[in-house]
Amino acid sequence: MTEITLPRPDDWHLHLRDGAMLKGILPESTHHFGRAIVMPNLVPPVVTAEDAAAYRARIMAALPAGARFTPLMTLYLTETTDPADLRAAAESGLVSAVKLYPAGATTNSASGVRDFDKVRGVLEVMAEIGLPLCVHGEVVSPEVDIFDREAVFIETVLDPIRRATPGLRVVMEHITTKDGVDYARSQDETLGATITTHHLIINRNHILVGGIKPHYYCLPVAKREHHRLALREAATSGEARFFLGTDSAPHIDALKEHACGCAGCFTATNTMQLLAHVFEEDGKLANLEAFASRNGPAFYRLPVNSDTLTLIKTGTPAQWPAKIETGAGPVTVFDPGFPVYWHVK
Ligand SMILES: NC(=O)N[C@@H](CC(=O)O)C(=O)O
Ligand SMILES: [Zn+2]
Ligand SMILES: [Zn+2]
Repeated sequence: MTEITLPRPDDWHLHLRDGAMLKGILPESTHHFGRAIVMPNLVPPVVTAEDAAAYRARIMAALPAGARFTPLMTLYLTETTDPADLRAAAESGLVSAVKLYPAGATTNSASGVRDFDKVRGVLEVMAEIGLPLCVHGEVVSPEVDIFDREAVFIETVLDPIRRATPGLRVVMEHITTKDGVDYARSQDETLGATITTHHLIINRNHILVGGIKPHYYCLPVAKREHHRLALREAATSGEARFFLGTDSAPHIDALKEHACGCAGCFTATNTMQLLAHVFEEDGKLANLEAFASRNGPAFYRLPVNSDTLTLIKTGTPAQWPAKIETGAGPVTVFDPGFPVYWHVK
């Protein structure tokens, strides 16, 4: 039996949704995680300080009894975001980051940014006050192949924004390519990158070989195996710039198993068990603490959680429900496709 105790981990990229879905899936995150950066891509999106305060209150009201969990709120950047509202939301501590979705890039991103010149003023305020910009890094031009959209975004959008806004603190969310890993490593400490659990486990074959597997479809879509291996090496390296953002993104089964299936993998339930497996497999179990518990708070300038989480490896495979039943409908839990012997104590 092997056992490892970490400061309680946090999830630096999480979709909690709203209403009956929120109520149903929130315990899956509060079981293991102390805090989460909560994505603002609701319909309608969380754009103003007032929206964020109301959403935060709905999350707090949905918390299971006794849960110790802090939602860290984000604002959805639009071309009409008011810099003064954003500054006040950050300075009051209500908001921990701002999220940039290129319009049309992913689930509920229609209100995102089309013309980056229109958000220049907001980005300058963010650079001044040190508020991180979390970026969904994919271009949306129809002529760019979906497997190239991250690499093209880095070159044509992200790097120019960073050069135009010195000091802006940016998180490359859910990186999926070696290009993302290499770019993160080429920059200073104002740039961080989150990596999901599922992108450490699946490549594009898992989605497409032997029949289409809708529960492995997410955005950015999983890439070739050499990209997955680059993500594994980065996540398990212990380097401060890389930290856990599960991007756990629940959709009901009826919308995943559909002729036009929604993008998103639901990993809140089993992420910590899967990460222990991955890090041990790569001989880097000692770096799980950096990735899941320390690097994120350091980037967000928050203390490391003072309570702990213990993972134990036994001879029996871990069990988790295949689906979480929510008031909105069932949500399938990510299936790694191999047995996992790590359990959360
Ligand atoms: N990752 C996904 O595939 N989906 C996310 C949106 C996102 O994070 O891009 C969602 O909200 O469903
Ligand atoms: Zn995204
Ligand atoms: Zn996401």
